[in-house]
Amino acid sequence: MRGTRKYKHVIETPDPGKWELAGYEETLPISEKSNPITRELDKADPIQLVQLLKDCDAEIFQEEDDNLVHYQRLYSESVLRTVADIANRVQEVLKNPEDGLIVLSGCGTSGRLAMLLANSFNRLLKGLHKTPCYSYIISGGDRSIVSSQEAPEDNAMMGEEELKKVCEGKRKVVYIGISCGLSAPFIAGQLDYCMRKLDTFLPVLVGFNPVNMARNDTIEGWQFTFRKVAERMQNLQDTQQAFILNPAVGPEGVSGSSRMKGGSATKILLETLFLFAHKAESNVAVTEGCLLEILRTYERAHKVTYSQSKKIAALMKQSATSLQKKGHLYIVGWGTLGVMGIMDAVECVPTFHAEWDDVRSFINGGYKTLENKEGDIGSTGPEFAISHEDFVKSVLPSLSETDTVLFIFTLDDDLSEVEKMVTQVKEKTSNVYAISHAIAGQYMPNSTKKMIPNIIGVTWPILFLEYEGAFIQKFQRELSTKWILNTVTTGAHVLKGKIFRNFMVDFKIGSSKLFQRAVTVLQRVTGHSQQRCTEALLQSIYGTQALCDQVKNAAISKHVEEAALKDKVLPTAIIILLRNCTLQESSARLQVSPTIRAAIESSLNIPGRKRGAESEESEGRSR
Ligand SMILES: C[C@](O)(c1cnc(-c2ccc(S(=O)(=O)c3ccc(N)nc3)s2)c(Cl)c1)C(F)(F)F
Repeated sequence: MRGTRKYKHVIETPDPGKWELAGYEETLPISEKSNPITRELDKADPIQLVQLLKDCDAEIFQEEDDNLVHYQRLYSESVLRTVADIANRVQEVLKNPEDGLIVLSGCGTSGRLAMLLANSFNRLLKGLHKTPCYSYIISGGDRSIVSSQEAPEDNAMMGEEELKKVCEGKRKVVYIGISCGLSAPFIAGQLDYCMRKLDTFLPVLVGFNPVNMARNDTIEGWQFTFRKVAERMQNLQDTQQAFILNPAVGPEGVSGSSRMKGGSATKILLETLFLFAHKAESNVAVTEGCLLEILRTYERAHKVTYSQSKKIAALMKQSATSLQKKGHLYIVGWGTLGVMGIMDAVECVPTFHAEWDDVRSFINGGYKTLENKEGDIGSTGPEFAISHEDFVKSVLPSLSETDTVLFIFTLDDDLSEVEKMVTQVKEKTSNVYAISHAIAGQYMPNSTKKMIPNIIGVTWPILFLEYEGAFIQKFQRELSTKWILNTVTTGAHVLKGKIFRNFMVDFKIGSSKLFQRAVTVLQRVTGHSQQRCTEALLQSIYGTQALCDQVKNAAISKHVEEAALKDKVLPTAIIILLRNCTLQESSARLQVSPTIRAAIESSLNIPGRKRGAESEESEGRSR
């Protein structure tokens, strides 16, 4: 039953699934629940995959439903009011940029988005001949932008040290810590530091769980849990000494994969907030209506993007074919659309345990276009080579028909450059695709159109919103590209058998959160106890059947360190539990199975197997 909707919406979001019901997976935080929409994601074909992930993305814009649990949503009064309150404080810094700073901070995708947002709004300021006053922090430093570094997110003290460095000499700092699950110790350490220096800092926490679902397990070497820090923030919110922006956007299409809805909602929320602050700064009368107008442009972006669903599905299918044949998906992008490409490619490593070059992305101008603080770090290693020149030099020579190349550009980019690269690529592979963005009235030249066989052409209505309007166009294109890439690479890995139901079943256990996720996935898939699941996981991590007390009692950080050296840790533990077999037998079975999912499916139906809640439902299921 749809609740009363306060605003007219651009897109029809699906009727609320069950996740809003109080009892649905009630012990799990929203960010970690399994979304009912994608319960059978692993059985969907490309067209169905696009539809399911589109419906999950649409939940970002869904309003509170009075008939379901009361979670505040993006359009809730409380959220809009908090956005406006924070925007007013940002405005104060914009008025005194000399000793002020707006710093965005995050781990993984949240850190990459922190960089993208800081650069976007510094560019907006420079366009107005004003002093740039945005900066960013990403856990693990700039290398994390182009190469996934999961472990630094667990270090609260490192978070504090990085924040001190960036804010040295600043008197007024708006600190925005982004942690989609309200879980990253790196962010908790920074929030705690801000709350000890409220004369200088205004701490803002951005995430997508209620505070009572913030992570509550102890942080190694630190005194508080994330939830304790979030509760302190909540107490300070009453006197506007801190703010928490945490609308529920619904569980991810792939459980826990916050790079998707969490990343998109972060971009939507913070771009809206900063645009609002800049309008107010330029003394434009800004009201709640203005906030709604900006949010509606993002809803329109969802509708415009997914109007290309058929072509998105075709690109997903082709990408899956390349990956299944041990080929590659190469993304060659221009401008900040190239940044979206780099973000998505990097995320495939921790999310799907992909090789660093399974999905690889390149950007015109390399690190100059990325605008990262540490400049050109291309010499750090092969995965840090991101320019078009790197693509031509190190990829093009060995490009083959097993590979797929996706070009991403706008009709304002240098199309002669695009045509030149397409020509070189077509000598090696016919699997050439493009995502192109145009404004109504702009048309792709025939010369370009004729040479690219598969084009996802996204056309945007002209926005009459004076100077900021150009930025909203850019933001819409970036989000649209993110949605398409997230859908394509997620779908490709589903089709590659990396997902069971809507759980990732083969990810790198690179942080304490991922260790917890692995244990919980084991419980849900096999129905065994937490203790038995932890034991099997440790057997798989340490490669030994018998676990000594030293291993059993070691800190999670030790398990994470050891797991980083191993392959297929989680799948091996799943088979050990489903078949009650040895480590060796489990590894052997995985070796001969065409996919991880197939190995799980065939192990679910063995006679006399212990049944658990989830696995009973999935018994006898086949794709
Ligand atoms: C969806 C699923 O039930 C599931 C996955 N991961 C998890 C978790 C992953 C990580 C954690 S956690 O690091 O302890 C955490 C993370 C965030 C948060 N707010 N609270 C706790 S729980 C859970 Cl609780 C359920 C499944 F099926 F994947 F196991």
